[in-house]
Amino acid sequence: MRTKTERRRRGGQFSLLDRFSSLRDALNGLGILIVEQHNARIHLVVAICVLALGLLTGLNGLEWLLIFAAISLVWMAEAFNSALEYVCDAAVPEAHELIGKAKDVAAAGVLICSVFAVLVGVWVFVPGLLR
Ligand SMILES: Nc1ncnc2c1ncn2[C@@H]1O[C@H](COP(=O)(O)OP(=O)(O)OP(=O)(O)O)[C@@H](O)[C@H]1O
Repeated sequence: MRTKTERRRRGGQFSLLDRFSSLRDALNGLGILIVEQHNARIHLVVAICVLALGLLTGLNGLEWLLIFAAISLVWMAEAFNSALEYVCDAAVPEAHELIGKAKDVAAAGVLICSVFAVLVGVWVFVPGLLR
């Protein structure tokens, strides 16, 4: 059976079934992230706690927007970081200086987003500190 990418390359037509299959693939990726990546599990617990705190304290629209933006950014960075790790390990299983650099730079992306998320958390939940 051909993959969606192969069908598209051969000029295959738009298919609603393929689009649903893409959604299933993305949800499968989310599952892999949570099951296999320990950092993602920490992000999940923190996100649940932050959302619960937001519900308890009654945030306004802007505060919710910032919280969701921060959570989404961290998850996006973690997803790309993990995807890059899988590709690196598949392409170059042995130790290589550039693979080490690639993984460290991708991890830096997660760190940058996490620092932003912490700042948002402080701005939203500790009003006296940053505003
Ligand atoms: N193939 C490799 N060649 C050279 N260095 C590597 C290689 N794989 C990993 N490293 C180095 O080891 C570090 C840890 O990588 P590893 O893949 O073991 O953990 P990780 O999955 O990045 O950790 P985390 O779960 O914290 O994201 C990397 O940041 C990189 O510096």
